[in-house]
Amino acid sequence: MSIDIKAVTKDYNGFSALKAVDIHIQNGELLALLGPSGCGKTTLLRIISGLLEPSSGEIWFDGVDVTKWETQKRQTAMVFQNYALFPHMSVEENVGYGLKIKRMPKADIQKRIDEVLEMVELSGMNDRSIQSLSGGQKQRAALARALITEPKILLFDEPLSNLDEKLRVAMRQEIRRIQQRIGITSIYVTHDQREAMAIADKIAVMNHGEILQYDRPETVYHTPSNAFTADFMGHVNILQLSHLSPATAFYRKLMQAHAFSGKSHLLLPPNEILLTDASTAADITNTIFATVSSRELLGNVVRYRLSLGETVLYADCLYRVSLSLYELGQTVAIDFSPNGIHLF
Ligand SMILES: Nc1ncnc2c1ncn2[C@@H]1O[C@H](COP(=O)(O)OP(=O)(O)OP(=O)(O)O)[C@@H](O)[C@H]1O
Repeated sequence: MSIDIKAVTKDYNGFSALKAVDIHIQNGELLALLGPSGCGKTTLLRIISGLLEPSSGEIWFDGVDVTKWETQKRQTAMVFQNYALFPHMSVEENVGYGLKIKRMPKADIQKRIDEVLEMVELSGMNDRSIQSLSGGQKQRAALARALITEPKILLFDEPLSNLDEKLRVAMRQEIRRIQQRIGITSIYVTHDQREAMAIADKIAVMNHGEILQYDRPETVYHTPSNAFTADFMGHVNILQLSHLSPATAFYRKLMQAHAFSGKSHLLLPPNEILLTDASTAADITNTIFATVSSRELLGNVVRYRLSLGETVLYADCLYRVSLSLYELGQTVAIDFSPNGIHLF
């Protein structure tokens, strides 16, 4: 089912939580709604599910205006961070609850329970109490309970925030696998940019109730359209063009490669920067010199903090046992390919 969010706003007593949000999600796509705490992610999810009315704007499913439809009719299902499971019930009772209240025949319910438990790899856990499950198993049970009613749309509200890092990575792959297998249109709220990139067909970056960029994960990551997105996607080396000093070799090199007009920032990822020993530089006038002001070992990469006068840049070098590291205070020469720069 496709979703169209058309100029949706939400005001809470004069506070504007959503400001004219427009998004189109194709049938079967998973959209990650990515943004910091308080940016309006949950508000938007609740409006899509029908739990909350927008102040203005419309929600369309498959070309039909559902803005006035009540929650049940919309056939969405939510998966929450805190699982929202009934603690005193067994796995089976929790998962089958949605069908029981629809008064479906017992035998049919049992069949569906077993099907969805298999789908989330909880087969045979029917009679276990919810309290006895691990965090990951609870989230699987919550997902099974959402899937059993055969919703047309799945809405995930930070589903993995309560799990430790390793389990989060495993569970997000699991959610993606199940989502693709069923081909269900999904919206996945998260404030973790790695989770969004790993799981989504499209990412919508939100801040202060506005969608700042909406595109494929690789596009949002490699070519952010604004400084907030660049920063939120985890980038360093986001430089404001007006803060660069024109009388430097660095600036000349940037100018040769790119037209600055209409742009305010540049992004030069640390892995695009090549460092060499300054003493080997042949063309002194055009060499970009920098001083190592700190360094950090990040697993197989060494991240150097470099000072180029007022400008600070980070450069990543692959760590090899056979290579010696640059020392603090050492002068190095930096180079980069013009293609490695993104201006916005
Ligand atoms: N019922 C309400 N009355 C007034 N303000 C509200 C209400 N619900 C939400 N807000 C405000 O609207 C803004 C968006 O809230 P929302 O819960 O959608 O954010 P979020 O992005 O989901 O945040 P988080 O990641 O912390 O859950 C916040 O500033 C919040 O304080």
